[in-house]
Amino acid sequence: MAQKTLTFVTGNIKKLEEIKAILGNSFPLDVTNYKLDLPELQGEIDEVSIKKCQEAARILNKPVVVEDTSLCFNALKGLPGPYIKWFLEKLKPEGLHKLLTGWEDKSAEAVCTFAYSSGIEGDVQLFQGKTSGTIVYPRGTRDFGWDCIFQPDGYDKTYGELSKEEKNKISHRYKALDKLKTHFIENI
Ligand SMILES: O=c1nc[nH]c2c1ncn2[C@H]1C[C@H](O)[C@@H](COP(=O)(O)OP(=O)(O)OP(=O)(O)O)O1
Ligand SMILES: [Mg+2]
Repeated sequence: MAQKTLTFVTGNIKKLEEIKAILGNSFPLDVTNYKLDLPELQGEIDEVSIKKCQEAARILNKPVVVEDTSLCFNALKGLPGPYIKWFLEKLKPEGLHKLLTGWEDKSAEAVCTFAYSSGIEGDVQLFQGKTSGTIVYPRGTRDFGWDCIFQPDGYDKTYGELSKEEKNKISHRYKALDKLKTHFIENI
């Protein structure tokens, strides 16, 4: 049976702001949030998201959505990937840019994965969005993660230089949310 309220579990206020801005009034369910910094097990992107969602569903004991964001450097075979949070915390945007000094290939992919659990144990569905870009020396606002070093393909501005409206039209998060939205519109 469809649920009337969907609970997004995240410890990141900037993510939540974007999720709310992107969904706007066009989402068929009420969206609430629960602030919790969930433990994240190591693994490939899908695996990390599935485990994170199962943990959230277990703790809250109801239908939940979590989101996990990866930044994958192609020259580094997809690393830092789901570990970007810790790399960013230690190296800062400058250090992340510097990581690619030895490589000509500066291309990267921003990957956003929403994971939904109906609350039934083990049941998780994934909705993923990817945006390709280039890692550049930091430019623009630093108010959200690695926005200042990610320049999406086809643009001469980083996510940090684009307006929120512009970022939210092309971002990894927008693309993933679009799939999640379609799923709930079709299955409500
Ligand atoms: O659009 C974005 N633009 C720039 N930076 C971003 C974006 N989205 C996430 N980020 C940062 C936050 C964190 O440093 C890492 C993802 O880690 P991630 O585990 O998904 O986020 P989190 O721990 O802050 O929140 P949560 O409680 O939902 O797990 O990349
Ligand atoms: Mg996290």
